[in-house]
Amino acid sequence: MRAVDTARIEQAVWMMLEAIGEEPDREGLADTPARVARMYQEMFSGLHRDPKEELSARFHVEHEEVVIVRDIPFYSMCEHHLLPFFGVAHVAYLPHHHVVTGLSKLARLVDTVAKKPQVQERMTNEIADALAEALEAEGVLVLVDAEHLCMSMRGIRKPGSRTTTVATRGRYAEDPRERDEVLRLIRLAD
Ligand SMILES: Nc1nc2c(ncn2[C@@H]2O[C@H](COP(=O)(O)OP(=O)(O)OP(=O)(O)O)[C@@H](O)[C@H]2O)c(=O)[nH]1
Ligand SMILES: [Zn+2]
Repeated sequence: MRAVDTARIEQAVWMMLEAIGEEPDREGLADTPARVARMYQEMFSGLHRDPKEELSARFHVEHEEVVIVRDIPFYSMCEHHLLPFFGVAHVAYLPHHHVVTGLSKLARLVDTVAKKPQVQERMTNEIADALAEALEAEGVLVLVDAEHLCMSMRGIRKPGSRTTTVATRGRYAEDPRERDEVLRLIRLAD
């Protein structure tokens, strides 16, 4: 895994502060470039990682039906403005030959795809692809519901607007009735 170049982030943040007319050396800002570099290290830790590796825990359970983990909170960064978008992901899969993964691994998968410059559609699809490939799941449905700060705090300024994206694979892509049943189960929480 390639590490984030913290020294260059520090330089860049210092220059950005100067460029907006600030005094980067004043007391309150003196540690900001290093702080932002540490923060970016954490926020972009999913870059250059294979999301499928989060699903390494695989085991057999006598279970024939869908597994759904709802309301997995996430924070990501929109790649257009480098502002956060955040919300919840709902992840559903239909195991193949009783092969399941640990429940926490689904949340780890969401975190990994969220922690890099992203757009919501790609994030949704990357979660679905990882499940379809690593578990060879019979069906996958991922629903992501998020607010984008680039739409709330600037530009069009529509706080509270939410974006929903769905990705389906396998049986949930092929059979609308099966897909609707999973969507119904996901919405039980609402
Ligand atoms: N499809 C999609 N668009 C996104 C996402 N995050 C941000 N955007 C949009 O990316 C677009 C970038 O448009 P541009 O016209 O290049 O940028 P801009 O001038 O800052 O646009 P405004 O936000 O409309 O002010 C905007 O419409 C954003 O709302 C995302 O996850 N998915
Ligand atoms: Zn944006």
